[in-house]
Amino acid sequence: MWRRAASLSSLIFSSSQPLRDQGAYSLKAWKFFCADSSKGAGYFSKEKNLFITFVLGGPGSGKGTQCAKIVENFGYTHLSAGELLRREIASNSEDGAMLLDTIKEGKIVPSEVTVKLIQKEMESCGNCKFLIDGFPRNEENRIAFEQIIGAEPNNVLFFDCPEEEMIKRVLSRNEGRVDDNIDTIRKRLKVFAASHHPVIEHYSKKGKLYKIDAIGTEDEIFERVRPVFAACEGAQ
Ligand SMILES: Nc1ncnc2c1ncn2[C@@H]1O[C@H](COP(=O)(O)OP(=O)(O)OP(=O)(O)O)[C@@H](O)[C@H]1O
Ligand SMILES: O=c1ccn([C@@H]2O[C@H](COP(=O)(O)O)[C@@H](O)[C@H]2O)c(=O)[nH]1
Ligand SMILES: [Mg+2]
Repeated sequence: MWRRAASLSSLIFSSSQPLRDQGAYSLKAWKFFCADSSKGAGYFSKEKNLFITFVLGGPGSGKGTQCAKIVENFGYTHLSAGELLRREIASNSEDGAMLLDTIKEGKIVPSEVTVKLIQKEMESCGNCKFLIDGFPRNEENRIAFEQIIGAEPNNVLFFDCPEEEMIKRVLSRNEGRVDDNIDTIRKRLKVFAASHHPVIEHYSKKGKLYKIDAIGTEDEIFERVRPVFAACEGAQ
């Protein structure tokens, strides 16, 4: 599928330059780029050949770490919603102060803001295979994504990790994040506990959920993740 998409790009854009280097292109062109009516519904999104995996789990459960391994092994584009928000703050956008305040309090940013940032990245990166990390955090996020993007995830990974282990990992992360302190971690854990169940339940009922035991070494955990993506490659 990926090879086929790459050759389609040269039909749309008469240049040998990689698609991502050609700057922004229209939503219509991106949808065409990802379109492949030969694939049945259920495996790929119905109208587009997008392949979306939501990567969920509490703060410090290892989402970003495992996403890096999936990218390396399976060629996905990794979009961390939290990272997009942090970049937005760093760019001095007009929402910056509100976003910083929300993150410091461990609260959830309004859905429309986050979905628009994700949409912009999806449209401009030239890939059709996405890992969306740390989103959706609640039902409102989930519904907003499906409405604005017009697609559902194909798979959902959920990293299941005990709270004490998540706290330990976040406190030793040392990346200078404003929310990696014990007060904010407690708030983030509370928000996570109060909001993630309906999202997980929704995708579990749809048969899209892969619950991964997040205890073990990074490599051990990746060996639990690998079969989910290997099966998708096989189906392509
Ligand atoms: N299996 C593991 N065992 C021990 N430490 C780990 C493991 N996986 C990740 N870590 C470490 O734990 C910290 C948190 O991991 P990571 O950033 O991947 O979590 P996350 O789920 O993306 O967290 P957040 O939601 O806060 O962004 C990092 O310092 C990472 O190196
Ligand atoms: O969809 C999202 C993702 C993140 N946030 C806010 O950002 C921080 C950090 O997120 P990480 O996934 O841990 O990088 C999170 O606590 C939220 O405040 C959000 O609101 N919506
Ligand atoms: Mg992360």
